[in-house]
Amino acid sequence: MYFNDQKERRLGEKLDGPKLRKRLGKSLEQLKRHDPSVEVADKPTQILFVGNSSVMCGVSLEELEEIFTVYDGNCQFIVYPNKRTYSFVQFSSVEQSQKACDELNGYTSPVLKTSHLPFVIAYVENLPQESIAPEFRPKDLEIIDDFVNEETEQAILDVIYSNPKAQSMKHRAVVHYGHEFDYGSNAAFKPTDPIPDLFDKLIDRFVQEGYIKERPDQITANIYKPGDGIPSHYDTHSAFENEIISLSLCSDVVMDFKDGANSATIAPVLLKGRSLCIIKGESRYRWKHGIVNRNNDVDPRSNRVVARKLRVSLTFRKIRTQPCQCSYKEFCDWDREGEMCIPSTANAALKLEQTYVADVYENIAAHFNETRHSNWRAVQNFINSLPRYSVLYDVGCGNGKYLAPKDDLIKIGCDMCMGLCKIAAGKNTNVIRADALHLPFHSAADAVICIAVLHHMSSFERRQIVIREILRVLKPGGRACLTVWSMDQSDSEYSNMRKNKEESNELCELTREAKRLRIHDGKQFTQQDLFVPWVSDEKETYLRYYHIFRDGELEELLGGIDGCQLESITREQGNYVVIFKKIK
Ligand SMILES: O=C(O)CCC(=O)C(=O)O
Ligand SMILES: [Fe+2]
Ligand SMILES: [Zn+2]
Repeated sequence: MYFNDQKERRLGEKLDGPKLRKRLGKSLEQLKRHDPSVEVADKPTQILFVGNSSVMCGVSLEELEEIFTVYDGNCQFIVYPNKRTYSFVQFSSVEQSQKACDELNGYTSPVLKTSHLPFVIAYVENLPQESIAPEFRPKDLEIIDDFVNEETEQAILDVIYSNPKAQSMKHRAVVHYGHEFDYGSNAAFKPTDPIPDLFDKLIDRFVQEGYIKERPDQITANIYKPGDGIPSHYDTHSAFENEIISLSLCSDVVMDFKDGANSATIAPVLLKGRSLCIIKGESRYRWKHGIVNRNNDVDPRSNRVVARKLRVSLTFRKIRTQPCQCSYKEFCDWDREGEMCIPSTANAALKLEQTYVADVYENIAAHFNETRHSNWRAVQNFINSLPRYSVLYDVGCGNGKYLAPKDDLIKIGCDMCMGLCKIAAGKNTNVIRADALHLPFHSAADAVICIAVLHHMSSFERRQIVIREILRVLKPGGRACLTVWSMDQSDSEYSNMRKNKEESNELCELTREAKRLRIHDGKQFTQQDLFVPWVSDEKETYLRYYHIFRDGELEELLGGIDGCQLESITREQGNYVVIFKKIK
């Protein structure tokens, strides 16, 4: 429909008479359908309904501002990200709205870069009722609107601006009080300007009103120009106590909270000017927070576009002096005797796999089963190549997807997960509950498959034991087919998703210590040992330990084992498929 219009209209042209009335009529019909609460006025009012002015018509908020602020520098815009073809502009006086209406009604402004449609304008009595959708928030996050009044807001701003030390960072300007956080080392503090009296009074209120127990001793003022943001980050556990309070001033802004266990889960939260945001518990220890660099936000509750103005925030934190004892240890940078690190002892490796492999599979077995149907091409080819009546062991058979099909092979599987054994046995297969390091078989196999198992072994020694066990149960001359996850995901169907732009310059990020096991965020692998989240049907997140293989690593592993002859290593969908033979 817009194509015809584009041909008809020329920029700077003004439509009037019956044509304009007809267009306006159509636009007002849409208004009636989508926003029946809005009443069209029969005489001039301060609020203009502006048809053909939405994002859907290719008109940006910036263009609207350029066109309408000529009549009133303080006019307010109500615009929508989609679904509407119109916007609303509210003026300070009827005179101003009348002048804008007279000059712009039916006019195709040359300011418009994409749209060539004339604005069709009507006076309305009221703005649409905000349909407030419930906002999804991370657990333990608290927002208190109108925590300070406008007078206090101004007084706080005066204090901040009186500080000559506003050091300029790439985007934001930052001023510290009490102690200075050293972004370079991520954890060191040095004393700096004392906390001003006015801020101390705010802290009194935080304590009195029960938002915090202990007084913060470190305050950061962030000054954001419209368009500025702050990268998604954790406020480091080891650096600060639990409660973190952010007081927003001047502009509204949307802060995005990202689930640390599943970065695809984002909760946008509107922080209004003069509101308090208390980040504690799960919302502080498990979720990252950040503000995207952009000029306007979409209010997650009303779906309206909110233009950003200059925003000032005060973040109140207490410096931690004792070890962090949060229950979110996967996200905690405090070293707890190496529990979340690459294991350095045999016992630690066993414990890690028990918690982050065995227990997890018991919990997710049913859901895991629902997602495991298709077979790897290379594995299927390997099975198809076996002579009739060959004995095939499936080490870590999971839900039994390779055991179930009836063929001329004698197949026995094992898995250490009871839930998966039950599911596999339910498919009329032979299954034994056993782990890959202690195979319950004699050396009777013509072939072994071991699919997506070895990457759950958390030490080189344990990976070697699995290979030795496979060789032990093979007849001389028998062959094994084994798959593991590969660092290189370029041939994976998810490769585009995984290559998402790296989050720029993550701030106060968990320690970058190489030994630390971090949570895979679905992007490219940046370390070999990590946790991969599994989100269950009930939206519970479980972390599974993985060792991701780099190029050449399987050759090294197999090369060090007597009686093992490497036949081939191929790649399939981000995995290595290796075939080897027992030669003695
Ligand atoms: O501006 C804000 O509200 C948050 C600032 C922040 O997250 C920080 O300084 O760590
Ligand atoms: Fe923060
Ligand atoms: Zn912690």
